[in-house]
Amino acid sequence: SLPRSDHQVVAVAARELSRAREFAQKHGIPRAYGSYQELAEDPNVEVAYIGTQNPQHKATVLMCLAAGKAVLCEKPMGVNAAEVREMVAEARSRGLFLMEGLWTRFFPATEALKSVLAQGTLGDLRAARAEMGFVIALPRLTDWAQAGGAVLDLGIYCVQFISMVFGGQRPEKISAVARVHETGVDDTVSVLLQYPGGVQGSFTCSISSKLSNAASVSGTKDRAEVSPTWAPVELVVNNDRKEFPCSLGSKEIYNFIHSPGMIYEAMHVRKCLRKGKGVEDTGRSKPGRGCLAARHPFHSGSYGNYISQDVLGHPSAYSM
Ligand SMILES: NC(=O)C1=CN([C@@H]2O[C@H](COP(=O)(O)OP(=O)(O)OC[C@H]3O[C@@H](n4cnc5c(N)ncnc54)[C@H](OP(=O)(O)O)[C@@H]3O)[C@@H](O)[C@H]2O)C=CC1
Ligand SMILES: O=C1OC[C@@H](O)[C@H](O)[C@H]1O
Repeated sequence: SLPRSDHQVVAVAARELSRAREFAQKHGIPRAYGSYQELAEDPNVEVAYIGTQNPQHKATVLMCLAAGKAVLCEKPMGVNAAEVREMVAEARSRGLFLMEGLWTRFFPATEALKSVLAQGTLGDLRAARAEMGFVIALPRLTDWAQAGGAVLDLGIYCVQFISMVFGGQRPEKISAVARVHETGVDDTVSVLLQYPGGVQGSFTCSISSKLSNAASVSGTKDRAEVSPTWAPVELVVNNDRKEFPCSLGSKEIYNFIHSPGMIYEAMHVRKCLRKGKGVEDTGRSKPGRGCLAARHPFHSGSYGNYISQDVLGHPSAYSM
C-alpha cells in the first residue's frame, strides 16, 4: 500500500519453508525462508516486523537485534515486564531501533485526538474510559501457554489510550476485578487507575463478550471519543463527528478489521529511522540511532503485577 521507494517487503519467514513460499508467492515477496534466523541474517532486510505469537516475541526480537536489524514487534512486545526490559536493554546496547507495534498510536484519528487535547478543548481532564471486547474464537487467546487472556491481547489497547491521554503519567493506584476463564487466563477484566489530582482512568476488556469498543476522555469543558478503540476511524468531540476512513483502497481481505491501518506504524518506523535519532523513551531524545520502546505503564511491571495479583490471585507466569 505504500510507495515502493519508501517501503518494500523483501522477505518472509516461517517455521515451514512451504508456508513462507506460499505467502511470498501470494504477496509478490522476493525471498522466503524456512526459519526466522535466515531472515534475520538477510542483508537486504533493514527492519524486521515480528508477528509471531506472544511467547515467541522476545526470542525473535533478540535474534533480529543480534543480526543488527531495526525491529518492529507486534503487541504485546513482551509477556511481562522482565521480557520488555531485556529487549529494550539489548536494543540500547546495540544502538538499534526497537518499537512495539501499538499501531493505534499512528492512526489519523489518534493524531486528531492528540491535537484536540493539545488545544485544551476539553478543559481540565477528569476521566478516561476505554473498552475492548468481543467474542473471539482464537485458540491462542484462551491458551495460557500462548500467553492468552484479555489483558495482554486487548487490555493493552485500553491502557495505551489512557496512558496517552494522561501524558504517560504513572497512576498512583490500580485495582482490578476479573472473570477467569476455565483455562486460567483472564477472560473479562475491569481495571481502575487512579492518577494524581483525583484524575481517573478505567477500562474493561473481554474475550467473551461484546463491549462498546470505544475510548473516551472527559474534561471540565467537553468530551472526546474515538472508535474502535484499537483501530480508530472516527473521532467525536461534543456532537462534532469526524471520519478517518482507512480502507485506503486496499482490495486485500484481512483477518482483522482496519488492517490497512498497519501502514501508519510502518510510516512512523521509517520516519524514526530516517531521523536517525532515538525517540523519547523517558522524555529525552538521543542523537544517533537509538531505540524506542513504546513505553507505557503496562509493561512497567507494577501495573501488570497489580492486575494479575488482583485478577488471578497470584502473579501469573505472564504477568506484565
Ligand atoms: N496489531 C493488530 O491489530 C494485531 C496484532 N496481533 C498480534 O500479532 C501476533 C500474532 O497474532 P496472530 O497472527 O493472530 O497469531 P497466529 O496464531 O496466527 O500465529 C502467528 C504466527 O506465529 C508463528 N509461530 C511461531 N511459533 C509458534 C508456535 N510455537 N505456535 C504457533 N505459532 C507460532 C506462526 O508462524 P509460522 O508457523 O508460519 O512460523 C504463526 O503463523 C500476536 O502477538 C498478536 O497480539 C494479532 C492480531 C491483530
Ligand atoms: O491486536 C488485536 O486486535 C484485534 C483482535 O481481534 C486481536 O485478537 C488482537 O490481537
